Amino acid sequence: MKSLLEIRKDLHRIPEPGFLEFKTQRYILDLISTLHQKNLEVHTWETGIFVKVNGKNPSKTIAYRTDMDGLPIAEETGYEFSSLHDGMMHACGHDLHMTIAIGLLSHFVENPIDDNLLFIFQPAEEGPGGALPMRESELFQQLKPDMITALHIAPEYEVGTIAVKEGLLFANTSELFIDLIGKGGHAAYPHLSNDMVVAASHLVTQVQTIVSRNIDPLDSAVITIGKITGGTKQNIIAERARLEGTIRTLSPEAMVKVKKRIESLIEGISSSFECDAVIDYGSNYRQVDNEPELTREFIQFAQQNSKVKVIECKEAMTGEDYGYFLEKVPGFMFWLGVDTAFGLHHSKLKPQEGAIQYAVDLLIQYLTFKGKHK
Ligand SMILES: CC(=O)N[C@@H](CCC[C@H](N)C(=O)O)C(=O)O
Repeated sequence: MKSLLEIRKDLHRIPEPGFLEFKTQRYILDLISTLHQKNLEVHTWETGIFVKVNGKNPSKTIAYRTDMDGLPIAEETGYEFSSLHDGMMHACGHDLHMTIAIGLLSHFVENPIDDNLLFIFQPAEEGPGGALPMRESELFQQLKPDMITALHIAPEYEVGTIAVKEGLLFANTSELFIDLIGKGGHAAYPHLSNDMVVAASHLVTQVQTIVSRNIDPLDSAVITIGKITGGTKQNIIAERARLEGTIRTLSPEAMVKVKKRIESLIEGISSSFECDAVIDYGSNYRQVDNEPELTREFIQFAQQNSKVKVIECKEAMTGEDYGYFLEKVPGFMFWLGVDTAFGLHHSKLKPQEGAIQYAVDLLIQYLTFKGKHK
């Protein structure tokens, strides 16, 4: 098999949108076909893959999950192995997550442990969300793991550092799409039109008051409008405008409240600007809730390793549909330090590649420990 660094480069070149990870799936299946097949069961699910490594004397199944999709970002890293797909980039580390899974898989195929291992290559983490339908699939019910682990790269920590906490790690999320529909017309006759650029501008500003005025300051929420589109030409009054964003909350209750407030602000805009409004919440992710006992055991395990710096971190407003796996299967997620100046979802994100082998080594030790019968 190629080296893990080469595999990461190959995967980095072919970022694909959620549920369109055809090349990525093919690439991983081809790699898997070069491994010893004796202990392996391979199943495809949509553009994802389940790979089971049968244990020597199994009493349980331990899963490791990786996401697979890229983001619609035009890459600016300057890598010689930059994305070959225009306007798409692995800017959230899924190329590293997959490479780490492949490193673990190739190790455990040669060195099976007592228990079964299940590698879950999950599509569409960035949206619309592959974890929930994958978890609900018949295949998952058959292969159902007894515990699950996953990691996410963290630009802010050095290589050699992991960050984790018991309980809530990542927020509840909901996508947000709002269409405003008014009446277009000539730029010189505003009184004969309902201008949706002006209505959208008011709405963006009003939405900013929800976090500061409606959410308990000791709870937390984020509302980000990441994209606005509207109108057709500089001298035509815009008939339509569209806002696209995301809502993040630490508690499910705050999510309900934010949505209620957005809906009443939209009603106000609709009545004051005499326009129609359509709201769509797209995909919603459940919070990532780390199971306390397993997380504490993992922290203690990692702390015994002199090569690992363990930070007990705070929760983050990032979202992860991995939360849906954790809803049904006990387990945890942790941050893996990759020490890079640009953050997640940035066109210049350049994770330190040394983190790959570091994570593989740590997880080999941990999974061997968890899957060994005492
Ligand atoms: C780790 C990470 O960055 N995850 C994404 C998940 C996206 C959820 C959904 N598409 C949304 O935008 O609400 C994140 O943006 O946190």
